[in-house]
Amino acid sequence: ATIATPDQFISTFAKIFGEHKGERKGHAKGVCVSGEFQGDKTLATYSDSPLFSGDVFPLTGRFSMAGGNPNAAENSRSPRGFAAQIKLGNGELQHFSLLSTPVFGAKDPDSFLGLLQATIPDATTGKPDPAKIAAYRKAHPDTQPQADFLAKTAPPASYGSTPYFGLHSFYLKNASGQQQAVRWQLTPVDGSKGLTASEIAAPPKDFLVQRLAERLAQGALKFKLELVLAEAGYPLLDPSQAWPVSSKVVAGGEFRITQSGGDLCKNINFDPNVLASGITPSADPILLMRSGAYAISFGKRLSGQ
Ligand code: HEM
Repeated sequence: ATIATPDQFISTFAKIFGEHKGERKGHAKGVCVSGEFQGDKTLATYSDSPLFSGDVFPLTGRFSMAGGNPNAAENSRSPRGFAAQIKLGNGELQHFSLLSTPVFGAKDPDSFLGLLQATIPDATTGKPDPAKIAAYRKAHPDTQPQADFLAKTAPPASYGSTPYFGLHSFYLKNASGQQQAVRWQLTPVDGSKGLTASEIAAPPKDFLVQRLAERLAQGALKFKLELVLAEAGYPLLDPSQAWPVSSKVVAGGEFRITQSGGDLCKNINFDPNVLASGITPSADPILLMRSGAYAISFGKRLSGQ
Protein backbone atom coordinates (compact mmCIF):
# COMPACT_ATOMS: atom_id res chain seq x y z
CA ALA A 1 0.00 0.00 0.00
CA THR A 2 1.25 3.48 -0.91
CA ILE A 3 1.85 5.82 1.97
CA ALA A 4 3.66 8.66 0.16
CA THR A 5 1.45 11.74 -0.31
CA PRO A 6 1.60 14.57 -2.87
CA ASP A 7 2.50 17.21 -0.26
CA GLN A 8 5.44 15.08 0.94
CA PHE A 9 6.92 15.32 -2.57
CA ILE A 10 6.50 19.10 -2.58
CA SER A 11 8.11 19.54 0.86
CA THR A 12 10.95 17.16 -0.06
CA PHE A 13 11.65 19.08 -3.30
CA ALA A 14 11.96 22.25 -1.14
CA LYS A 15 14.51 20.52 1.10
CA ILE A 16 16.57 19.37 -1.91
CA PHE A 17 16.36 22.43 -4.15
CA GLY A 18 15.48 25.24 -1.71
CA GLU A 19 12.38 27.43 -1.77
CA HIS A 20 11.83 29.22 -5.07
CA LYS A 21 8.70 31.32 -4.74
CA GLY A 22 6.44 31.46 -7.78
CA GLU A 23 8.37 28.71 -9.59
CA ARG A 24 7.38 25.18 -10.54
CA LYS A 25 8.40 22.83 -7.69
CA GLY A 26 9.61 20.32 -10.30
CA HIS A 27 11.12 21.19 -13.70
CA ALA A 28 11.57 24.77 -12.47
CA LYS A 29 13.80 25.80 -15.40
CA GLY A 30 12.19 25.70 -18.81
CA VAL A 31 10.88 27.51 -21.84
CA CYS A 32 7.38 27.83 -23.32
CA VAL A 33 6.77 26.71 -26.91
CA SER A 34 3.86 26.59 -29.28
CA GLY A 35 3.04 24.72 -32.45
CA GLU A 36 0.66 22.05 -33.65
CA PHE A 37 -0.13 18.34 -33.48
CA GLN A 38 -1.55 16.14 -36.20
CA GLY A 39 -2.72 12.67 -35.28
CA ASP A 40 -2.26 9.71 -37.60
CA LYS A 41 -5.56 8.44 -39.03
CA THR A 42 -4.15 4.93 -39.49
CA LEU A 43 -4.39 4.60 -35.72
CA ALA A 44 -8.15 4.03 -36.11
CA THR A 45 -7.38 0.29 -35.83
CA TYR A 46 -6.53 0.92 -32.18
CA SER A 47 -8.17 4.21 -31.27
CA ASP A 48 -11.38 6.08 -32.02
CA SER A 49 -10.13 9.15 -30.12
CA PRO A 50 -10.67 12.46 -31.95
CA LEU A 51 -6.98 13.13 -31.17
CA PHE A 52 -6.18 10.80 -34.08
CA SER A 53 -8.74 12.16 -36.56
CA GLY A 54 -5.97 13.50 -38.79
CA ASP A 55 -7.00 17.10 -38.10
CA VAL A 56 -4.33 19.62 -37.11
CA PHE A 57 -4.71 20.97 -33.55
CA PRO A 58 -2.83 23.84 -31.87
CA LEU A 59 -0.57 23.10 -28.93
CA THR A 60 1.11 25.02 -26.13
CA GLY A 61 4.08 23.25 -24.59
CA ARG A 62 7.20 23.57 -22.48
CA PHE A 63 10.70 22.11 -22.56
CA SER A 64 12.40 21.85 -19.19
CA MET A 65 15.24 20.66 -16.99
CA ALA A 66 14.20 18.15 -14.30
CA GLY A 67 14.44 19.26 -10.67
CA GLY A 68 13.29 22.23 -8.67
CA ASN A 69 16.30 24.46 -9.36
CA PRO A 70 15.37 27.37 -11.67
CA ASN A 71 19.10 27.87 -12.39
CA ALA A 72 20.00 24.21 -13.09
CA ALA A 73 23.26 23.71 -15.01
CA GLU A 74 22.47 22.57 -18.55
CA ASN A 75 25.19 19.89 -18.62
CA SER A 76 23.44 18.13 -15.69
CA ARG A 77 23.01 14.39 -16.06
CA SER A 78 19.32 14.72 -15.25
CA PRO A 79 16.23 14.17 -17.39
CA ARG A 80 14.96 16.84 -19.77
CA GLY A 81 11.19 17.28 -19.95
CA PHE A 82 8.68 18.03 -22.67
CA ALA A 83 5.04 18.81 -21.90
CA ALA A 84 2.27 19.70 -24.35
CA GLN A 85 -1.37 20.73 -24.11
CA ILE A 86 -3.22 20.05 -27.34
CA LYS A 87 -6.59 21.77 -27.95
CA LEU A 88 -8.87 19.57 -30.02
CA GLY A 89 -11.49 21.10 -32.31
CA ASN A 90 -14.31 19.88 -30.06
CA GLY A 91 -12.90 21.72 -27.03
CA GLU A 92 -11.25 18.68 -25.45
CA LEU A 93 -7.68 18.79 -24.18
CA GLN A 94 -4.93 16.19 -24.44
CA HIS A 95 -1.78 16.46 -22.35
CA PHE A 96 1.56 14.79 -22.90
CA SER A 97 4.13 15.17 -20.10
CA LEU A 98 7.34 13.31 -20.91
CA LEU A 99 10.95 12.72 -19.88
CA SER A 100 14.10 12.15 -21.95
CA THR A 101 14.89 8.89 -20.11
CA PRO A 102 13.41 5.58 -21.35
CA VAL A 103 12.66 4.56 -17.76
CA PHE A 104 11.56 6.44 -14.62
CA GLY A 105 13.69 6.70 -11.44
CA ALA A 106 11.58 4.39 -9.25
CA LYS A 107 8.84 1.75 -9.42
CA ASP A 108 6.27 3.47 -7.21
CA PRO A 109 5.72 6.67 -5.18
CA ASP A 110 7.16 5.22 -1.94
CA SER A 111 10.39 4.17 -3.58
CA PHE A 112 10.71 7.52 -5.39
CA LEU A 113 10.02 9.54 -2.22
CA GLY A 114 12.64 7.51 -0.34
CA LEU A 115 15.18 8.19 -3.10
CA LEU A 116 14.44 11.92 -2.96
CA GLN A 117 14.73 11.90 0.84
CA ALA A 118 18.13 10.20 0.54
CA THR A 119 19.34 13.08 -1.68
CA ILE A 120 18.42 15.88 0.77
CA PRO A 121 21.67 17.79 1.43
CA ASP A 122 23.39 16.98 4.71
CA ALA A 123 22.89 19.71 7.36
CA THR A 124 26.63 20.03 8.09
CA THR A 125 28.20 19.70 4.60
CA GLY A 126 25.33 21.29 2.64
CA LYS A 127 25.76 18.49 0.07
CA PRO A 128 23.97 15.20 -0.57
CA ASP A 129 25.73 12.21 0.99
CA PRO A 130 26.78 9.87 -1.87
CA ALA A 131 27.09 6.90 0.54
CA LYS A 132 23.48 7.39 1.68
CA ILE A 133 22.25 7.53 -1.93
CA ALA A 134 24.28 4.44 -2.88
CA ALA A 135 22.92 2.50 0.10
CA TYR A 136 19.35 3.49 -0.84
CA ARG A 137 19.85 2.39 -4.45
CA LYS A 138 21.30 -0.92 -3.29
CA ALA A 139 18.26 -1.57 -1.10
CA HIS A 140 15.90 -0.38 -3.94
CA PRO A 141 17.24 -1.79 -7.23
CA ASP A 142 14.31 -0.24 -9.14
CA THR A 143 16.08 3.14 -8.72
CA GLN A 144 19.17 1.94 -10.63
CA PRO A 145 18.15 1.70 -14.34
CA GLN A 146 17.42 5.43 -14.79
CA ALA A 147 20.66 6.35 -12.96
CA ASP A 148 22.60 3.96 -15.22
CA PHE A 149 21.03 5.50 -18.35
CA LEU A 150 21.87 9.05 -17.22
CA ALA A 151 25.46 8.06 -16.33
CA LYS A 152 26.18 6.51 -19.73
CA THR A 153 24.24 8.91 -21.99
CA ALA A 154 25.57 12.39 -22.86
CA PRO A 155 23.06 15.09 -21.87
CA PRO A 156 21.08 16.31 -24.93
CA ALA A 157 22.81 18.93 -27.14
CA SER A 158 19.46 20.72 -27.42
CA TYR A 159 15.84 20.27 -26.38
CA GLY A 160 15.12 19.17 -29.95
CA SER A 161 17.80 16.48 -30.21
CA THR A 162 16.53 13.86 -27.78
CA PRO A 163 13.61 11.44 -27.69
CA TYR A 164 11.00 11.89 -24.96
CA PHE A 165 9.10 9.07 -23.24
CA GLY A 166 5.65 9.00 -21.62
CA LEU A 167 6.71 6.06 -19.41
CA HIS A 168 3.25 5.32 -18.00
CA SER A 169 0.73 3.03 -19.67
CA PHE A 170 -2.49 4.43 -21.08
CA TYR A 171 -5.43 2.63 -22.70
CA LEU A 172 -6.75 3.22 -26.19
CA LYS A 173 -10.02 1.78 -27.40
CA ASN A 174 -11.25 1.36 -30.95
CA ALA A 175 -14.73 1.66 -32.45
CA SER A 176 -15.54 -1.97 -31.53
CA GLY A 177 -14.60 -1.29 -27.91
CA GLN A 178 -11.36 -3.30 -27.95
CA GLN A 179 -8.79 -1.99 -25.45
CA GLN A 180 -5.06 -1.74 -26.07
CA ALA A 181 -2.51 -0.64 -23.45
CA VAL A 182 0.25 1.56 -24.87
CA ARG A 183 3.21 3.68 -23.84
CA TRP A 184 3.88 6.77 -25.93
CA GLN A 185 7.17 8.29 -26.99
CA LEU A 186 8.44 11.10 -29.22
CA THR A 187 11.27 10.61 -31.70
CA PRO A 188 13.10 13.74 -32.92
CA VAL A 189 12.97 13.99 -36.73
CA ASP A 190 16.35 15.81 -36.63
CA GLY A 191 17.87 12.78 -34.88
CA SER A 192 19.40 12.48 -31.42
CA LYS A 193 22.57 14.34 -30.47
CA GLY A 194 24.35 14.61 -27.13
CA LEU A 195 26.68 17.29 -25.83
CA THR A 196 30.32 16.70 -26.77
CA ALA A 197 32.85 15.84 -24.06
CA SER A 198 34.21 19.39 -24.11
CA GLU A 199 30.71 20.87 -23.91
CA ILE A 200 29.99 18.61 -20.93
CA ALA A 201 33.22 19.76 -19.26
CA ALA A 202 32.68 23.48 -20.01
CA PRO A 203 29.09 24.08 -21.11
CA PRO A 204 28.12 27.39 -22.64
CA LYS A 205 25.78 29.10 -20.14
CA ASP A 206 22.03 28.72 -20.76
CA PHE A 207 22.48 27.36 -24.27
CA LEU A 208 19.23 25.38 -24.38
CA VAL A 209 16.94 28.37 -24.98
CA GLN A 210 19.36 29.84 -27.52
CA ARG A 211 19.82 26.61 -29.52
CA LEU A 212 16.05 26.08 -29.60
CA ALA A 213 15.45 29.59 -30.97
CA GLU A 214 18.22 29.10 -33.57
CA ARG A 215 16.70 25.80 -34.65
CA LEU A 216 13.18 27.26 -34.93
CA ALA A 217 14.53 30.05 -37.16
CA GLN A 218 15.19 27.25 -39.72
CA GLY A 219 11.59 25.98 -39.62
CA ALA A 220 9.38 23.74 -37.51
CA LEU A 221 11.04 21.36 -35.06
CA LYS A 222 9.33 17.99 -35.52
CA PHE A 223 8.83 14.92 -33.36
CA LYS A 224 7.08 11.72 -34.41
CA LEU A 225 4.61 10.35 -31.88
CA GLU A 226 4.98 6.59 -31.55
CA LEU A 227 2.77 4.21 -29.61
CA VAL A 228 4.38 1.10 -28.18
CA LEU A 229 1.80 -1.70 -27.91
CA ALA A 230 1.67 -3.78 -24.74
CA GLU A 231 1.62 -7.55 -24.98
CA ALA A 232 0.54 -10.08 -22.38
CA GLY A 233 2.73 -9.93 -19.28
CA TYR A 234 4.18 -6.45 -19.86
CA PRO A 235 4.64 -4.36 -16.70
CA LEU A 236 1.80 -1.83 -17.08
CA LEU A 237 2.08 -0.22 -13.66
CA ASP A 238 5.85 0.18 -13.26
CA PRO A 239 7.54 2.97 -15.26
CA SER A 240 11.01 1.97 -13.97
CA GLN A 241 10.90 -1.12 -16.21
CA ALA A 242 11.54 -0.85 -19.95
CA TRP A 243 9.37 -2.84 -22.33
CA PRO A 244 11.05 -5.33 -24.71
CA VAL A 245 12.84 -3.67 -27.66
CA SER A 246 11.01 -6.14 -29.91
CA SER A 247 7.65 -4.53 -29.03
CA LYS A 248 5.33 -3.47 -31.84
CA VAL A 249 5.39 0.29 -32.42
CA VAL A 250 2.74 2.17 -34.46
CA ALA A 251 2.76 5.74 -35.77
CA GLY A 252 0.57 8.13 -33.77
CA GLY A 253 1.17 11.50 -35.42
CA GLU A 254 3.52 14.44 -35.51
CA PHE A 255 4.39 17.35 -33.19
CA ARG A 256 5.55 20.51 -34.94
CA ILE A 257 7.07 23.18 -32.67
CA THR A 258 7.21 26.57 -34.36
CA GLN A 259 7.77 29.20 -31.62
CA SER A 260 9.58 29.50 -28.30
CA GLY A 261 9.70 31.99 -25.45
CA GLY A 262 7.03 34.07 -23.76
CA ASP A 263 4.61 33.21 -20.98
CA LEU A 264 1.91 31.18 -22.76
CA CYS A 265 2.65 28.03 -20.73
CA LYS A 266 2.91 29.75 -17.36
CA ASN A 267 -0.69 29.23 -16.31
CA ILE A 268 -0.87 25.66 -17.56
CA ASN A 269 -0.70 22.70 -15.21
CA PHE A 270 0.58 19.91 -17.47
CA ASP A 271 -1.24 17.24 -15.43
CA PRO A 272 -0.62 13.97 -17.35
CA ASN A 273 -4.12 12.70 -16.59
CA VAL A 274 -5.84 15.30 -18.80
CA LEU A 275 -6.73 13.06 -21.75
CA ALA A 276 -8.91 13.34 -24.85
CA SER A 277 -11.98 11.11 -25.02
CA GLY A 278 -11.17 7.53 -25.88
CA ILE A 279 -7.87 7.61 -23.99
CA THR A 280 -7.79 6.50 -20.33
CA PRO A 281 -5.04 6.29 -17.70
CA SER A 282 -3.68 3.06 -16.25
CA ALA A 283 -3.62 2.52 -12.48
CA ASP A 284 0.16 3.24 -12.33
CA PRO A 285 0.41 4.76 -8.82
CA ILE A 286 3.10 7.22 -9.96
CA LEU A 287 0.78 8.51 -12.68
CA LEU A 288 -1.97 8.96 -10.07
CA MET A 289 0.42 10.70 -7.66
CA ARG A 290 1.44 13.23 -10.29
CA SER A 291 -2.01 14.89 -10.47
CA GLY A 292 -2.02 15.74 -6.76
CA ALA A 293 1.61 16.92 -6.69
CA TYR A 294 1.20 19.09 -9.80
CA ALA A 295 -1.97 20.67 -8.40
CA ILE A 296 -0.17 21.68 -5.18
CA SER A 297 2.77 23.07 -7.17
CA PHE A 298 0.38 24.92 -9.52
CA GLY A 299 -1.56 26.49 -6.64
CA LYS A 300 1.64 27.51 -4.86
CA ARG A 301 3.40 29.02 -7.82
CA LEU A 302 0.36 31.00 -8.98
CA SER A 303 -0.03 32.44 -5.47
CA GLY A 304 3.59 33.49 -5.11
CA GLN A 305 4.63 30.60 -2.83
C1 HEM B 1 5.72 10.80 -8.16
C2 HEM B 1 6.41 11.21 -9.22
C3 HEM B 1 6.48 12.64 -9.66
C4 HEM B 1 6.32 13.80 -8.94
C5 HEM B 1 6.03 13.94 -7.46
C6 HEM B 1 6.48 14.90 -9.88
C7 HEM B 1 6.37 16.25 -9.53
C8 HEM B 1 6.38 17.31 -10.40
C9 HEM B 1 6.01 18.66 -10.08
C10 HEM B 1 5.61 19.16 -8.69
C11 HEM B 1 6.08 19.40 -11.23
C12 HEM B 1 5.75 20.88 -11.40
C13 HEM B 1 4.28 21.03 -11.83
C14 HEM B 1 3.82 22.45 -12.01
O1 HEM B 1 4.13 23.33 -11.19
O2 HEM B 1 3.10 22.72 -13.01
C15 HEM B 1 6.53 18.51 -12.27
C16 HEM B 1 6.75 18.86 -13.57
C17 HEM B 1 7.03 17.96 -14.59
N1 HEM B 1 7.12 16.60 -14.50
FE1 HEM B 1 6.91 15.51 -12.83
N2 HEM B 1 6.72 14.41 -11.13
C18 HEM B 1 6.73 13.04 -11.05
C19 HEM B 1 6.91 12.14 -12.08
C20 HEM B 1 7.08 12.49 -13.40
C21 HEM B 1 7.14 11.55 -14.50
C22 HEM B 1 7.00 10.04 -14.38
C23 HEM B 1 7.30 12.29 -15.63
C24 HEM B 1 7.38 11.86 -17.09
C25 HEM B 1 7.00 10.67 -17.52
C26 HEM B 1 7.34 13.69 -15.25
C27 HEM B 1 7.49 14.77 -16.11
C28 HEM B 1 7.36 16.09 -15.75
C29 HEM B 1 7.46 17.19 -16.70
C30 HEM B 1 7.75 17.09 -18.19
C31 HEM B 1 7.26 18.36 -15.96
C32 HEM B 1 7.29 19.78 -16.48
C33 HEM B 1 5.90 20.25 -16.88
C34 HEM B 1 5.96 21.71 -17.25
O3 HEM B 1 6.79 22.07 -18.09
O4 HEM B 1 5.17 22.49 -16.69
N3 HEM B 1 7.20 13.77 -13.90
N4 HEM B 1 6.68 17.23 -11.75
